[in-house]
Parts: sequence; C-alpha cells; structure tokens
Amino acid sequence: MSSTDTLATTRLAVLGLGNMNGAILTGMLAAGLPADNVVATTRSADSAAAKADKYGVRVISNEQDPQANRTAVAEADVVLVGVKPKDIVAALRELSDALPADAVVVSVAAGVTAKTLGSVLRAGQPLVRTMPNTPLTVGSGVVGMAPGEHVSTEQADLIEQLFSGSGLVVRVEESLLPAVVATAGSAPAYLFLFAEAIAKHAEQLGLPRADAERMAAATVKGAGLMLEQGDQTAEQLRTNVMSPGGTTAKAIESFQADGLEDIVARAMDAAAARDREMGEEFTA
Ligand SMILES: NC(=O)C1=CN([C@@H]2O[C@H](COP(=O)(O)OP(=O)(O)OC[C@H]3O[C@@H](n4cnc5c(N)ncnc54)[C@H](OP(=O)(O)O)[C@@H]3O)[C@@H](O)[C@H]2O)C=CC1
Ligand SMILES: O=C(O)[C@@H]1CCC=N1
Repeated sequence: MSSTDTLATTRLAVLGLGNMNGAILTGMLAAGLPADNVVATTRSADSAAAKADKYGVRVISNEQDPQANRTAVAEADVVLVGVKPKDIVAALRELSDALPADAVVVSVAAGVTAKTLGSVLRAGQPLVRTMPNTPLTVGSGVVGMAPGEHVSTEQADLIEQLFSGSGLVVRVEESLLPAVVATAGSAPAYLFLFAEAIAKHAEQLGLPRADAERMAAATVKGAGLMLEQGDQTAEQLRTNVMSPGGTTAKAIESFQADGLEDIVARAMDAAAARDREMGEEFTA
C-alpha cells in the first residue's frame, strides 16, 4: 500500500492537541491525511474550540465531555497520545477498555516506558513508543520509533508511513529512546537557542534586531538544507566556510577554546538522564 493510500484510509484519534501532537497532525494533514479521518481531544473546552479552528478537525474536550477520550478512540486504527508524561498513565487507564483490540496506541511521551504503558492497557494491545520533534510541523521532523512486542509488521509499517510524509523515521530499540530525545526530540530547542544567541549578539554588533533575527533564521535554515543534502559531512561543510586566516577560523577557535563539544555533550547527557528519570518517576 502506498503512503497516500495509508493516509487516506487510516482513522486517527489524537489525544491531547498541544505543541507536539499539533506538529504531528499538521505534518500528517499536509502529507494527505483527510481531516475527516481525525478526532482529537483536549482537556479544556476553550482549547478544543481554538484547535478545531486551527487544524480543521473535530476536537472534543474532556471538560465538556468526560468520555471524550473514550469517544475519540472508539473507531480508531491509530491512537496518538500526546499528553504530558505525568498525565499519560491516568489517560490510558480510563480509556483502555474502549480501545478496539487492534488499534495501535502511539505514545509520544518522553520517558514513560512501554512496560508502564502496557500495564494499564489490555493485554496484547499494540503499543509503539515514539520520540518525535516539532519540525514535523514543516515536513522536516524526526521520529524515533520503538514498536512493542504486540505490534505486527503491518502495523509498524503503517505507523512509519504515517510519520514519514513529514519527516525522517528511524526505528530503534526502546532502550535508545533517551538517546533519541537528546539527539532529536529536544534538539530543535538547542538550535533555537543558538539562533536566539546569534540574533541577540548581532544587535550588540549594531544590526537592527529584526534584521538580525531574519538573518539568524535564514542561516540556520540554509545550513540545515545543506546538511540534509548529505553529500558532505557537517565537518566538511564547516571547513568550507573556514578560509585560512579568516573570520570563521577565529570564531571556531573561540568556540573550541570555550569547550563547545563538552558543553553539547553535557546538555545531551542531561536530556537523556531526565528521560530515564521520568521513566522511573511516572509509573502505574
Ligand atoms: N514539545 C515537544 O517538542 C515534544 C513533546 N513530546 C511529548 O509530547 C507530549 C506533549 O507535550 P506538549 O505537546 O509539549 O504539551 P502541551 O501542554 O503543549 O499539550 C498537551 C495537550 O494535552 C491535552 N491534555 C491534557 N490532559 C489531557 C487528557 N487527559 N486528555 C486529553 N488531552 C489532554 C492538553 O489540553 P489543553 O489543550 O486543554 O491544555 C494539551 O492539548 C509530552 O508527553 C512530551 O513528552 C515529545 C517530543 C517533543
Ligand atoms: O522537554 C521535553 O520533556 C519534551 C520531550 C522532548 C522535547 N520536549
């Protein structure tokens, strides 16, 4: 089956429609998922109205209807669960007996383990843990996916196809999801921080703030597109910018003298450690 066919026929329940599930849904709708195939839920009624307007899908709130999550999943093939890690166990527990037996539950929650999630689902319910990132919203995201033991090959392929219209999908063992959080899930924020820092300091160097922000954004985008082409490594692309005795060499020497690689490594270790810690903190 082509990914267009898959998108056309899959019935999707989206539990929680915040930053992450919103990005995933935007990517899937842009890739061809019909809006009529989607039922989403939020906690608050105001949020449901705003999100229905924003995404053009049916959104029901738990505030207005305490059965909203159960209603949303009743006819779903795929249930995309994007509530906060502290809320996911309770959310799944209250709807587990409303899930069709062959519906695939896809968790995007950081940390919370398949063992914990499986313990509040009915025995044998297919479950896929994923770690996506928000650039899915512009069709350039990353998703690490770890299919669980009750997921058939066809179901794993279906989930991969649903995501692959809006980003790179990499299958990993569940034990590697903390590494995926550090490398992709959290990583857009590192690059946004870099863009923020560049724009702030460009202003100190005399550029108007708005121009500095546009230049930083276009530079991050351009560098990303060059990296994505894949014909040269990041190291080669960096070296191409570094004219001997020039300006870039001075900047890179300054980063290296200040220990940028160690700074990045410590930040990634902190993200991965927090992911593992959340797995122990949020249990059934
Ligand atoms: N943000 C990111 O970049 C990434 C986030 N994640 C994961 O995504 C998940 C969501 O994070 P994020 O999108 O940032 O969070 P948000 O706070 O933006 O969104 C959470 C959504 O869940 C809704 N919600 C809360 N409780 C319930 C419930 N019981 N039933 C249905 N909906 C509910 C909220 O409703 P309301 O709209 O009314 O507030 C909101 O729409 C987390 O588990 C996080 O670990 C994973 C990778 C990246
Ligand atoms: O910060 C978080 O916990 C989530 C997971 C990865 C990105 N955002």
